Parts: sequence; C-alpha cells; structure tokens
Amino acid sequence: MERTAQPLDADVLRTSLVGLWAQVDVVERTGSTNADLLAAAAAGAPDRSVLVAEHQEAGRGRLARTWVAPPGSGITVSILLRPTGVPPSRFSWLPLLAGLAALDAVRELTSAPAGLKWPNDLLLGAEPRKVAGILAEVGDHGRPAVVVGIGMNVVASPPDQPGATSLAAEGGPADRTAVLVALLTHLSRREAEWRDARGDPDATRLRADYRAGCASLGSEVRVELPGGAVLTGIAEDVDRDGRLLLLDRAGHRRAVAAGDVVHLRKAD
Ligand SMILES: Nc1ncnc2c1ncn2[C@@H]1O[C@H](COP(=O)(O)OP(=O)(O)OP(=O)(O)O)[C@@H](O)[C@H]1O
Ligand SMILES: O=C(O)CCCC[C@@H]1SC[C@@H]2NC(=O)N[C@@H]21
Repeated sequence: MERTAQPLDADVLRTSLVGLWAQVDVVERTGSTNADLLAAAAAGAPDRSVLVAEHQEAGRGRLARTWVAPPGSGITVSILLRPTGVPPSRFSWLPLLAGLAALDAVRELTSAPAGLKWPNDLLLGAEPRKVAGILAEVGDHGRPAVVVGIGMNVVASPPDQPGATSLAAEGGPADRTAVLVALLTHLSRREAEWRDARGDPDATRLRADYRAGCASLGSEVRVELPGGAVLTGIAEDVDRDGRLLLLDRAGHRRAVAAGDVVHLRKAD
C-alpha cells in the first residue's frame, strides 16, 4: 500500500452528513454490506439507511463477480432506498445515478480524467482503469427497496487487479472519510432530485449529465451479455430506461439492459 490508511472516522461522517441520510452505521468488519442491508430492509430498516464497513470480506460485484477490498484500501458502502412515489419501472436509473454521484465526487477530489463505463464502472486516469464499481440489488418484501452498494479504491487498488486503480494513485486524496462524505453528499443530492421528479431522468439533468459523463458513448464497444452472447457496435446513447443503445455493423440498433462493456476505440 502506497500510503498508511487512517481508520474511518464515524463521528466526522455522521456530523458531516447530518440531515442528508436517515442513519449512518459504521461496522468494523462484515461479509457484504449489500447482503447486510438487504437483510435489514427485510426487517423494516428505514429509507435512506447507510451502512459502511471498515473491512468487507466477501464483497459482491456485478454479474456474480467478487469485489476485492484489502483492509484500509478503500470504501465499501451500501445505501437503502425506498423511493415511494417513483414507479418501479424507473428504478433502473438508480445504479446509473449512483455512478454519476461517484463521478461527481471523484471530479471534486482530483483533476485526473474520469468517466463512466456503462452502466456504472468509474474509470480514472490518463490510461483509464477502474476506480469504483456499483452493485444495485432489489429487496422483495412488500415495500419496494433498492440497496445500492458502492466500492471505491481510495488508498490503493488490489495488487492482483491490473485493470484497477485508486484515487491516491491518480493524485487524489487518501482520506477515506473525506471521500465518503463527498460521495454520500453528491448521492443524496442526485437521489433527492430524481425522487422529486418521480424518477423521470429527463425532468432533471440526470440523463444529460449521465450522457456527458459516460465515456462509452461515441465509442466502439464490445458487450458481453449475461447469457454469454457478445455484441459489438457503436454505443450511441442511453434510453429513458438507462439501457445502452448500440448500432451494430449491419446497421441494426439494439438496446442493452445489462452486460459487461469493453471500450475498443473512439468511433470515427
Ligand atoms: N477493488 C477492485 N477494483 C477494481 N475492480 C475490481 C475490484 N475488485 C473486483 N474488481 C473487478 O471485479 C471483477 C473480478 O471478478 P471475479 O474475480 O469474480 O472474476 P474475473 O476475474 O472477472 O473472472 P470471471 O468473470 O471469469 O470469474 C473484475 O472485473 C475486476 O476487475
Ligand atoms: O463493479 C462491480 O462489480 C460492483 C462492485 C460493488 C461493490 C460494493 S462494495 C459495497 C457493496 N457491498 C457489496 O458486497 N458489494 C458492493
């Protein structure tokens, strides 16, 4: 690890975020903050509950992968949202919105180039590498509940992940508490705006800001779909449901709801 990690400061966290979130819990260690908050949701935990782990031992990633976070290296946080008043069909924007909030925070904290890889991997650096990932999971216990989990490499990225980087490695801060405060402040603002607009991504700047922040758009991309099929084409846009719109070589347009994107090159 390049710098010595300071422990998270739960008091600073709570004081800085007062009024933005219903409760902010910090635990020393757990398996997965997403799993814990989904269980808490089933037991009736309130809207806008936040759970932060100092050390997460079995982090879950998108597409059944794992999220690796050596102790002290970064942020592992989950947020429970119960967006009453927003039609569930619009919940698909939540993971994109969280990616945008992570981008907001990283841009506030470092001048290194940053952008999103659809749907919500945050890439950082002149040779873009992954600094943060987001996993949204839906609870199913009567009242709608979405748990948004964010992992960000702050002090260092895992040594066995060549495609990863950290904020500190790109000239940003190594203070995990300060990074969490920035992240949760931007997320609170974006989520509140989205909720006030009943989830309509065009009633606020959400879709426009996402387009501007998404490095995939205008690139030739390769998309591996969850079933294993592969598509290539130009990533043209995101639709009103947050799906990636691809134009393939045969001139067909496809809307992709989930998948793993590789950026091949900027389109001509
Ligand atoms: N801290 C991290 N920083 C950046 N990326 C990470 C981090 N932890 C995990 N990843 C990413 O998560 C994924 C790792 O998932 P996992 O190890 O389960 O599978 P994999 O190495 O992609 O192989 P496979 O998909 O075949 O299982 C990769 O995309 C990796 O880049
Ligand atoms: O890039 C990905 O595949 C998503 C990674 C999401 C990791 C975060 S860390 C906090 C929360 N708890 C989990 O188990 N996963 C998410």
